This record gives sequence, structure tokens and C-alpha cells, in this order.
Amino acid sequence: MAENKNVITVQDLHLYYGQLEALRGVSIDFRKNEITAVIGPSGCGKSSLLKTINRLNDLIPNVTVTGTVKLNDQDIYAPSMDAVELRKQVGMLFQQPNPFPFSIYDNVIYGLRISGEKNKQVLDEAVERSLQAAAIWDEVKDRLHENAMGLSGGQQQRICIARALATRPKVLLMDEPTSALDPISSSEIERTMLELKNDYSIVIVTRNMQQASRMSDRTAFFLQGELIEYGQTRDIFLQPQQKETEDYISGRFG
Ligand SMILES: Nc1ncnc2c1ncn2[C@@H]1O[C@H](COP(=O)(O)OP(=O)(O)OP(=O)(O)O)[C@@H](O)[C@H]1O
Repeated sequence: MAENKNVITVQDLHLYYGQLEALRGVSIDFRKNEITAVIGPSGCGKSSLLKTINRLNDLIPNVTVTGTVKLNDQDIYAPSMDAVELRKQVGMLFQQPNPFPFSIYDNVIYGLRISGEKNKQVLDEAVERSLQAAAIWDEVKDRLHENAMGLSGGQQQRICIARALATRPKVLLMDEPTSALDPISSSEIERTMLELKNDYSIVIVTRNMQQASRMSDRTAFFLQGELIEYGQTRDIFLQPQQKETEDYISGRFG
């Protein structure tokens, strides 16, 4: 059997906040070891899609989800799927870096500690491995027990990446991860992402068209809760098939 290249498979996904239909029958696959950019104007459902993939929408009252979302072959909405376990496999990064007000070390091991890991050697190794992968080890290795809130915004965001990586996720969801950062910190995060895609699959929501075009392998364009066009990033940017896509990426709306 051919190896499945998709890490996430979404089929006919509808998501309602009360009466409001925020996702209208979305079917999309995200490939392994690729960066996929999700673009579209404000309110088109980008964040809702991301939150559906690690079931963060479970926390919002009156949300209804229909359709299927699979992580490899596991249905993430199956009753047997534990949401905490899922979020270890599908990590998420937000616009504002959100480290906990603890030490750098305790931030990184957070997910391992809540799953009961107590072995100091295992935790120490996870901290070094994750901070290395998030490209911040050299900057913080001598201050692991200082409060993470004392770091710059870009450093905090890389601590959050390390925190997500510590549980060895399969997928990283990133919701505008650089939009609150200065240009230098943003390019550090971008460089980190390009290294991470060797080992992880990344889905990034971005409003920055340059970022989408230089970082991603594939791009998905959404409008009013619908997937309008999805394909190789160069095709979406150079030869969009839909007029709405062309209008959006050329800055005519949004
Ligand atoms: N918690 C919520 N309760 C009710 N409606 C919501 C909620 N979250 C999002 N919505 C609505 O769902 C629709 C899609 O919102 P979503 O945040 O997914 O869009 P987005 O494309 O990420 O927008 P933006 O680029 O502005 O962040 C919008 O109409 C929004 O107002």
C-alpha cells in the first residue's frame, strides 16, 4: 500500500457558532513535512479551521461540528479520542506569545509533566532537544530557571514552539505566529519553521502574503467559510484559477 502523504484529512467540515455557519463544507488535506499556508480575509474561518484540528473549539459553548477530521487514520472527533492527548500530537501557537509565568525549563516540560513524567533525565533531555529544535537553546541554556516572561517577544514565541515540540507532536498549528513580532524576530521564527518542517507538518494562518509565498509549500484560500482554491503555493500566487483568489492576493480586497 502506498504511504499516506497526508497527516490531516478534513472532509465536509461544517462548524457553527450557534446559528452562524463559520465553515461551510470544507474538505482539505494537509501533507506531511510540508508548510501549508491558510489565507483569506478577516472572518473567513481561518482560525476556526485551525482550532477544529486540535479541538480547541470544544472549549467554546454552542459550537457544533459536523464532518470528519482525521489525524493520520484517527478520527479526532471519535468519542475515544482524548482531547488532551490530541493536543500533544497537534500543538498550537498563537499570535501573542503565551508562555506561562514560570521558568523557561518549566514552560518547556509543561506537557510532559501533566502527563506524569517525573524522571529528571528525561525532562532535561526534552528541554535541550526542544529548545534546540526551536533554535533558542544557545540564547537561554544558561538561564533555564529564569522566568520566561523576562524574554523578548520573539524569544517567548520560540519558547512556546519548544513547549509544543516537547511532547513530540505530529502537527504544529500556527495562528499568525509572527504578526505581533518585530521583523528580526519574525524572520527568526520563519527560519525555525523551515527547519522544523523536516520533522513536523505545519499549518500556518497568515495575513502576510509575502510570508505565505516564501514559506509555504501549499496555500489554501478561504472566503466566507469556504475553501475557494488550494494547491502548490507557486501556482496559487502565479496562476490562480479563481478570480476571488487573484483579487485577494493582488490586494484588491481583504
Ligand atoms: N467564539 C465565537 N463565537 C461566535 N462567533 C465566532 C467565534 N469565533 C469566531 N466567530 C465567527 O466565525 C467567523 C469566522 O471567524 P474566524 O475567527 O475563524 O475567522 P478568521 O478568518 O480567523 O478571521 P481573522 O483573520 O479576523 O482572525 C466570523 O464570522 C467570526 O465572527
